[in-house]
Amino acid sequence: MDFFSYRQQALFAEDVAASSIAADYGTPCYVYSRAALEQHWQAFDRAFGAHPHLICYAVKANSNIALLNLLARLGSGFDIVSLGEMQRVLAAGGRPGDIVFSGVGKREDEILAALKAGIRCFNVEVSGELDRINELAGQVGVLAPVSFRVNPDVDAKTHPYISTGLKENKFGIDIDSAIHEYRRAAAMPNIKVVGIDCHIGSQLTGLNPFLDALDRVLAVVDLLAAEGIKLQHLDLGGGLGIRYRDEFPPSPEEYVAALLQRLGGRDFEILLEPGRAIVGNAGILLTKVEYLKPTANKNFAIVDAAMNDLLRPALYSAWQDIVPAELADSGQELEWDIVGPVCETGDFLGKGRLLKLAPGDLLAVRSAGAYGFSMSSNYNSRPRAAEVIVDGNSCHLVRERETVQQLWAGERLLP
Ligand SMILES: Cc1ncc(COP(=O)(O)O)c(C=O)c1O
Ligand SMILES: N[C@@H](CCCC[NH3+])C(=O)O
Repeated sequence: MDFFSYRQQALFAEDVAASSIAADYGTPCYVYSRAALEQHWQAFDRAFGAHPHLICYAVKANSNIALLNLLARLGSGFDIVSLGEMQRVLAAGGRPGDIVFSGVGKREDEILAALKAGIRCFNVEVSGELDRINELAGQVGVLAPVSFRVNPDVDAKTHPYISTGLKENKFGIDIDSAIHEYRRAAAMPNIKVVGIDCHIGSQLTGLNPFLDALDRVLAVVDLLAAEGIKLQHLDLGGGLGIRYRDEFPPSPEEYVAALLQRLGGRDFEILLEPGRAIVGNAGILLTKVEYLKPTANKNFAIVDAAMNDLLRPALYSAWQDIVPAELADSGQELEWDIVGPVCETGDFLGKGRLLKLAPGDLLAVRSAGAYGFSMSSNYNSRPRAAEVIVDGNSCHLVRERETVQQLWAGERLLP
C-alpha cells in the first residue's frame, strides 16, 4: 500500500496487502504507517536545528497508545486536554516533564493528578483556573508551572468550527487582559510562570495567520520582560494543515523557518503542538463495499464504515480522498456516493466519487490518521474499528475491534 505520504507525494515502502489486513483484522479498520508517522514528527524536530525546542504531539488527533509510544521513543513531548489523555501518555511511556496541559475547563481532579505527576506546564485558559491551580498546588505542596494561552484575535482562515483564535471563540485569555493575569500569577505563592501559549485553529494552509499571532504574542512577551517577568518558553500551538485534496500547506521546514526568522534573536525555547500534520497522512480507514445501489438519481456504494467511524465528512463536510485499496478493475467507472449503514442522511464518507466498484471491493479513505478513530463513537451500537500499524512488511494489531458486549459493560437494569 502506498497511501501514507506526507502531503501525498513521497511513497513509502510498506509491503502489506490491504486484503491480508482485511482478512486478518476485519473491516472497517484503521491502518497507520510507522514510517510516515516517524518521518512527520522528525520533520518538525529537525527543522529547529540547534534552536531549543520541544515538539509536543497533540494527543487528541490520535491517542492510540502504541502510536504515542512510538512518538515517546523519538523523544516527543505531548499536548493533552484531559486526565484521560495524560493517563494514556504515561501508559505509553511518555515523560511527565514533557507534557503540556491545554484545555478550557480543567477539573480539580485533573489539575491535582497533573500536579502530582509533575507535568511540564499548565496552559491556563481562564482567570479562575489560575486561582484554582494556585490553591491546589498549595495543598499538594508544589510550585505549579504555568503558561497562559492568549487569544490573539487572529483569523486562522479555516473552517469556523476549528478556528480558535478569534475574540468570539471560547479559547484562551483575551490578549489585552494577559498582562494583568501574568502580574497576578507572579504574585501567587504556589505558581511559577514559565511561558506563553497560543493556538489559533486547525488545518491552516497559510503562514500569515501564524506569523500575525506570533507578532501579537511577542508584543506581550516584550511588555512582560519590561516588567521583569521573564518567560522560558513560547508555545505556538498546533494547527499546521495537511493536504487532503488540493491544498498546499507549508511544510514543517517552511513553517519553522518562518517562525524562527520572525523571532529575531530571541532565544526562548519554542514549543509546538502539532497533531494533524504528524498523524493525518499517516493513516487510512480501510472499508469494504457491502452493496451497490444504483438508483434513478444517484449511485450509492454502501460500505461497512460509517460516520461513527469517521465523523469529519458528516461534521465539517470534510473531503477525504477515497481510492481502491487494491487494484480491482471490476465494473464500469461511475459516480458513487460512498455511504455507511448508519440511519442518518449525513452518514457519508464521500460524494460523487468516480470509481469502478463491485461488492466486496476494499476502499481506502485517505488522510484518516488524525481525528478519525479519536472522534469515533458507538452510535447505532456499532463497535469501534480495530487499529493496526504497518511497520515495513509486517502489520501489528494495536487495538482490537470492540466486541458488542463491551458496548454495554457498566449498564444496569432497574431493580
Ligand atoms: C490547544 C491545541 N493544541 C494543538 C491542537 C492540534 O491541532 P492540529 O491537529 O491542527 O495540529 C489543537 C487542536 O486544534 C488544540 O486545541
Ligand atoms: N476535529 C477537527 C479538528 C479539531 C482540532 C481540535 N482543536 C478535525 O477533524 O478537523
